[in-house]
Amino acid sequence: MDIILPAKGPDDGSRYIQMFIFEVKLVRMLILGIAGGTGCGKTTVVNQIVDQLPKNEVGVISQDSYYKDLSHMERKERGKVNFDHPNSIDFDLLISHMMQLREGKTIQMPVYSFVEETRLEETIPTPPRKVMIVEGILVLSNPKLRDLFDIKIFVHADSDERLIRRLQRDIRERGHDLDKVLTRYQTAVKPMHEQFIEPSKEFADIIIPNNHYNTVAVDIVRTIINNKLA
Ligand SMILES: Nc1ncnc2c1ncn2[C@@H]1O[C@H](COP(=O)(O)OP(=O)(O)O)[C@@H](O)[C@H]1O
Ligand SMILES: Nc1ccn([C@@H]2O[C@H](COP(=O)(O)O)[C@@H](O)[C@H]2O)c(=O)n1
Repeated sequence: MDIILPAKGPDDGSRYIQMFIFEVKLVRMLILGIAGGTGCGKTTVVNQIVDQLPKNEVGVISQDSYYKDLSHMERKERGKVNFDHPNSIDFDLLISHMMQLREGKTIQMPVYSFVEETRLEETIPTPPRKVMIVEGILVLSNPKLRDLFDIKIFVHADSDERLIRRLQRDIRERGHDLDKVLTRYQTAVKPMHEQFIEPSKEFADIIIPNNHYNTVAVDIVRTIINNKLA
């Protein structure tokens, strides 16, 4: 259908703007957003949820994959970036990818290297699934992204517990040393957590306490997903 609106231009009162409205068909999809501070156990909870579900029915998108590409910067300069501030994430791309998935399209998900601290050249073709899980520290802090979620979950673990887990993980898996993890924690991770992540908890429908492994909460979320898949 065409809609023709008269334009209010200073130079030409008789001009017309033509707007074409296309119908976009959205696939039926359940989208879960899972947030929480670094080291609270988001990735672990998601893996536990997904583990016992049919592989081709559930897809996972990590906010970490959408760190902005910093390949134009020197390696040393990248290390100074505040990776806990929302500006470090390419939310426009993440939101656009979620919309494309809802339209039934396959996206090219970026690949991020924590060791190189930038995006790699390769991408991963990621098809839409009946259930999509989006996880990351800031996924409930962005209003546009948050609006796409049918269920919003916040995983909570105390800050001392999260720091211990993060230290162990970053040294083991992300190529960081003790000094780097602690400096980053004091200068970026803790202040950004207080400013952006903890306040986003108020948008959650479900809060999962995760100081200890919480199999009951994982079972509940899995049941919700299974109902959708039935
Ligand atoms: N409930 C838990 N109790 C103890 N260790 C945990 C728990 N959940 C996760 N971990 C460990 O803590 C580290 C960080 O967990 P991860 O799932 O990567 O957190 P996040 O994705 O929130 O940063 C990992 O080494 C993981 O094995
Ligand atoms: N190059 C980078 C990029 C990010 N980080 C840290 O990752 C944290 C988020 O990931 P989680 O899996 O822990 O949720 C975030 O707190 C960043 O500081 C990094 O260390 N290096």
